[in-house]
Amino acid sequence: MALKNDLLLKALRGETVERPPVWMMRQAGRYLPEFMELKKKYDFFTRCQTPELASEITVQPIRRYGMDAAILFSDILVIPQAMEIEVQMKPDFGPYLPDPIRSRKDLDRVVVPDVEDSLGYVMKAIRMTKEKLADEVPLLGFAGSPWTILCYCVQGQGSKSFDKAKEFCFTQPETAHALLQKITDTTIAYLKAKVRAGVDAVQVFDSWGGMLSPEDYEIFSWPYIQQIVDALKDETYVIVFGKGCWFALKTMSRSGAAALGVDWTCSAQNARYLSGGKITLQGNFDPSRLFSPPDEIRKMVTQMIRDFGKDRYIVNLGHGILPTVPLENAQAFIEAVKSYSEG
Ligand SMILES: Cc1c2[nH]c(c1CCC(=O)O)Cc1[nH]c(c(CCC(=O)O)c1C)Cc1[nH]c(c(CCC(=O)O)c1C)Cc1[nH]c(c(C)c1CCC(=O)O)C2
Repeated sequence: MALKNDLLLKALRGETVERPPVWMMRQAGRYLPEFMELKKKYDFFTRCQTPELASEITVQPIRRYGMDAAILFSDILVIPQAMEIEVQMKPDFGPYLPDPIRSRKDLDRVVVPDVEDSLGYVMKAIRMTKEKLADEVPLLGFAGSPWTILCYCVQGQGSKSFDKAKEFCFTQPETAHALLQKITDTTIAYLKAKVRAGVDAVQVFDSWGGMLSPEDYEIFSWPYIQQIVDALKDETYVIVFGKGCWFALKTMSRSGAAALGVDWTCSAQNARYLSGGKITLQGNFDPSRLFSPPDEIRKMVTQMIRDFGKDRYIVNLGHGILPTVPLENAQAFIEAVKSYSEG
């Protein structure tokens, strides 16, 4: 079935549009009161694993704000969980993995699962969400990059430096690469299953790619993302978002990805320059700027569209929306894009 609003797909194909499409990273969950109600009743993984709940949370922001794309409510950490690494989500703390991977012996217990089996609940949530969306807007699927998933598997929790993850890579590179390959194989199978279940495009979140030097990025992160792009690009559109990875934009632009995400530390002009000027870019509003007054947000968004250009561009934040953003400010961000016109 053709989508009623296919602005996002047009931008991913590089077609000319009246105005750019808009969605917000981490738009599902986090800041909406209707989400908070569900959060009170059900713990995190129950929300992820119950297709009725996951699909409901996915469509909540679309109903409220009418973004041009929905992103499935889930988490990047369902992958290590499916690989039989225990993942807990502790309230007011975040992810906690009690048995992190630190040695070859630890690696041996990590499985490459049958994704339809272990992550079948995600595929169910996708099918249910597609029904609820009734072809209004496209649905995005996602996965973490292998490096970003390794960060959690080795560190065992969130971190400002992911020092233990880096130490593991630099002292036991063979084991690190073997882990990265297991994660990559699982992620490819997972994203292919998501495409079969009905997602219209996928985003790879390399949230911690910017923790690596440009040289180490080429060793521990990029080759595995490239494998994912190679495996998926003929089946769907792939968006690669690397937080803090402006230095890799040139490599990324030659990868076969349909679009590249950028954060606010890279200007539109520099991002266009580094990525060669032809590929669709996505970003890059500083999520903290959603605390500015709505009028200022509207002006900044209009300027951001002028800076990137309305074509080959997807309006987004430069990272996930913050949980305490006022609702009317998020609204101003979306409305500024929807009312954008040239001239
Ligand atoms: C690094 C990362 C994670 N998860 C994700 C990333 C990559 C994007 C990014 O860099 O922000 C991706 C993610 N996580 C979640 C989504 C769902 C869709 C969406 O929100 O748009 C997405 C796309 C739900 C979630 N994932 C999590 C929550 C909050 C916990 C809860 O609701 O109980 C939600 C709604 C928990 C989570 N999950 C993760 C962390 C660090 C945390 C705790 C801090 C936080 O709140 O973000 C890992």
